Amino acid sequence: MIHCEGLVKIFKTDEIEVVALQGLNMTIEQGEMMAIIGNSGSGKSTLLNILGGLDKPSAGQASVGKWDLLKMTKEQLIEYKRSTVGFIWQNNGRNLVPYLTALQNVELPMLIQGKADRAYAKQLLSAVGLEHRMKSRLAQLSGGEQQRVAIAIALSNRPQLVLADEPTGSVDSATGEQILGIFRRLNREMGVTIVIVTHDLSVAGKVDRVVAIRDGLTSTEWVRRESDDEERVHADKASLAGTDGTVIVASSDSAFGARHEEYVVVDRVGRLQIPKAYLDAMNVQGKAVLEFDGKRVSIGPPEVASATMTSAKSDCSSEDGGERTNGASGESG
Ligand SMILES: Nc1ncnc2c1ncn2[C@@H]1O[C@H](COP(=O)(O)OP(=O)(O)OP(=O)(O)O)[C@@H](O)[C@H]1O
Repeated sequence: MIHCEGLVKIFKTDEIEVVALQGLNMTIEQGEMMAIIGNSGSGKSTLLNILGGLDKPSAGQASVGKWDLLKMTKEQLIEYKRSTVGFIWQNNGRNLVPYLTALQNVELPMLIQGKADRAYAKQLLSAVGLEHRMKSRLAQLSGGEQQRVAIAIALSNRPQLVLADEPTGSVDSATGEQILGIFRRLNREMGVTIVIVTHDLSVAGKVDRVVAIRDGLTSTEWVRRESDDEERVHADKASLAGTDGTVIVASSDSAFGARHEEYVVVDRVGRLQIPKAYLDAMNVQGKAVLEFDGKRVSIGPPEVASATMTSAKSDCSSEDGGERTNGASGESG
């Protein structure tokens, strides 16, 4: 459903240029519920804003369903935002009108689009467990209840895609669980594709797939692995391997426990990101030595004394030739 390739976003201010996305590749299948994680400033919100049609990419490719996000006209963009996508922010203030009731808030975007549908608005509020608070003004609702109204609003245009930026960021953990439960139900029962940007690793543990973004590029993926869901995980692996030029090469214990398998993302031309902690542990700076034994690739610091490095001595004479202490390796295929 979502396909990004070589996606670049550059923010230019008076004197500074920030490259927020540096050629990002990502494919998200229709009906997936997935999370994007990453450090502050890694480009998560930039990506979400581009997918939501709130910001334009500088270069590359980005499409959602039939929509090409780089080539859309103004009219198409309005139509895209009305018909395809729903947005949920951590900050409810952007979604809600405080002096209207919960029901009026959900009806408002329908009215703006000339598609008033009170029955559907009530159905949505029931779906998020607020049937008893429909007539309450927003100011009378708790933060978690307001967030659930925001979810109902995001669904009011019957979107195929819901984008949620830190949806559990300002609620307690019990309410967070409840919100994720609602997402899961909407995803399973209505087939809505859900993309959640989060810092919260407990959110990440409850989705089908987690993609980590580092420095504006996808770096690592975790795909849900459940014993009763083994076949689907294998199908996911197959589709991931072919969809966006991404090849999955490494598997190890998951950061989210036994429920997800971890992969490093390798792009079409063979680039991958090695975690900084590994590079530090290996004392690799700028250059490394790769070895391939027919099945696995090993990487380590340049060894000036080795035959390999002697033949390329002029290239690396200024490199620190520390001893190889460790190696990142991945199984091919
Ligand atoms: N409008 C803007 N103008 C200039 N720079 C921007 C703008 N928006 C984002 N950036 C920069 O782009 C980079 C990526 O920002 P982004 O908000 O996407 O990160 P993030 O991963 O969502 O961070 P956080 O988790 O803190 O929200 C950062 O360096 C940020 O300072």
